[in-house]
Amino acid sequence: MMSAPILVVAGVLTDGDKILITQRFDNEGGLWEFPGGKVEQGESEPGALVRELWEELGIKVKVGEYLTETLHHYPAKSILLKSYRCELVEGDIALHCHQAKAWITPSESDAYTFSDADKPLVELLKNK
Ligand SMILES: Nc1nc2c([nH]c(=O)n2[C@@H]2O[C@H](COP(=O)(O)OP(=O)(O)OP(=O)(O)O)[C@@H](O)[C@H]2O)c(=O)[nH]1
Repeated sequence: MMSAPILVVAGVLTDGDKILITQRFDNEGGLWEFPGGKVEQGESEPGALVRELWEELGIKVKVGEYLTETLHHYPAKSILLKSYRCELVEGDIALHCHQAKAWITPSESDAYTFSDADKPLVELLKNK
């Protein structure tokens, strides 16, 4: 039986026409994604994003527009990925959990290999 999907939030940190993408370490697949992570019990989705972007990047963010959700089945698990725009409020980005970051316009995203669950979000951002 398929277990319930894991709720994951992704933050699209936006600065003008650029968005921030982050790359997992090679031993975690080396794919590009958006900073974020699992929503913990009792946490709101924006609350989880504020916590995750603080833990992963050392920045304080304001969570803005809800973007989309994608239910994706990986071989070992299913995730429900929900995305929100975020705006930097305070701090300088430091990479605590990723090997690289890039500020790109969505039109440049074809040069990066994203996690499968992120592909619909990336397409949506190209058309926004
Ligand atoms: N953060 C994030 N995770 C994503 C994205 N797309 C995607 O498939 N995932 C998957 O969703 C899951 C989120 O896990 P995570 O490791 O980021 O979350 P977390 O920080 O709460 O994890 P932890 O259990 O290691 O503390 C991972 O399996 C990750 O590969 C994305 O854009 N951002």
